[in-house]
Amino acid sequence: MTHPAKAAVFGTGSWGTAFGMVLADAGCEVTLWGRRAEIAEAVNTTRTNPDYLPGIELPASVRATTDAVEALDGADFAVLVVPSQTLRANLAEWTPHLGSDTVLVSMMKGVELGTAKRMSEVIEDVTKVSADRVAVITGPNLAKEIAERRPAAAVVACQDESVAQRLQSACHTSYFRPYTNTDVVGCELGGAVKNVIGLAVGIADGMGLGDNAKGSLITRGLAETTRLGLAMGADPLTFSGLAGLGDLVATCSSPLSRNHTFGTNLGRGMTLQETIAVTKQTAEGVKSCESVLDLARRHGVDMPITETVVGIVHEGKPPMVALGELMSRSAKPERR
Ligand SMILES: NC(=O)c1ccc[n+]([C@@H]2O[C@H](COP(=O)([O-])OP(=O)(O)OC[C@H]3O[C@@H](n4cnc5c(N)ncnc54)[C@H](O)[C@@H]3O)[C@@H](O)[C@H]2O)c1
Ligand SMILES: O=P(O)(O)OC[C@H](O)CO
Repeated sequence: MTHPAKAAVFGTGSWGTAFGMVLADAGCEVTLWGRRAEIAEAVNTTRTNPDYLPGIELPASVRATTDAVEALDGADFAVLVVPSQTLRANLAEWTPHLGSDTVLVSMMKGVELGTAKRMSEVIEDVTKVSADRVAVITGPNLAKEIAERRPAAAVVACQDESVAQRLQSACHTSYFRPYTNTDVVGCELGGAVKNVIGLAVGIADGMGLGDNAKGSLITRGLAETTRLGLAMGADPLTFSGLAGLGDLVATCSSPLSRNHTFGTNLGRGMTLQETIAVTKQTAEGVKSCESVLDLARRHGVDMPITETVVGIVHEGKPPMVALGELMSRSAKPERR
């Protein structure tokens, strides 16, 4: 690539906007695509996205549009940062305008309801692009901290390591340190399941269960993520890396995490409807807990914490009852 890399970022929410800043700071030409004209207008005229990142000044090289054709014109990377459950429909509209070499990058941390597909699988399904042109970026990356240029590391995963390296260099800045990985399955699962465990830890925090409960949920959550990953062909070491442990720790300890906050509200006694009403941004685990459980059942893997979250969030099970059930499961060795 001789010219500065060109990136089209689809999604002007908190992570799309913050990652657009990272790409611009790394020297890319960035066009954000958003559904809402007023956000594109604010980005272009005031260099801000007041709805999602109030108080943050965007680099001058970040532009925004509502026109996908304009965003994709000459793009080396099409970065996808919309809610996981809308990706398939969105991509169907954008696919005819993709360049023949454009690399598709998923920044989403969900699993599709109904198909139980990971986001890279949805991308391959809809666009018919081969897996070596589909990458994933994940890790402990709370958007607000990154928009404030506070330091973070991340993982850039692609089956084709040279593509991962190209993307790595397109988003490497003084505050954003990406590592490459070829384990796409493990990286995506780490990101999707940590949201479910983040809900569980939030519920426990809301109930006032204490830090031992938090440590236990994080560790056993990682154990069930790893079990699922092994059944799906992931490298178990991925889960002790940034996409696994790193993201779990950030999500389960931060009030900035939407999943953690959603769980905390439920644990404090809000109803599901009340919790949804006060949640302004995407908390992927709320829907993806069901598709993760679906995946677990398809692969014959036991995921008791995920099952508990589904019980509380979607079946109206009182958190105290769910806790009693989780604690009274039959005793077993740690490593099974
Ligand atoms: N925010 C973070 O800190 C963070 C970090 C890493 C990964 N992620 C992941 O990024 C993805 C997006 O999250 P976010 O935080 O940017 O969410 P967000 O709620 O801040 O923004 C979502 C964006 O998608 C748009 N959108 C909603 N429905 C749409 C539709 N039907 N079609 C097209 N666009 C639609 C919204 O208008 C908004 O611009 C999620 O999968 C999330 O897990 C978020
Ligand atoms: O706000 P959350 O819970 O979606 O978490 C954001 C990021 O995924 C943290 O890495």
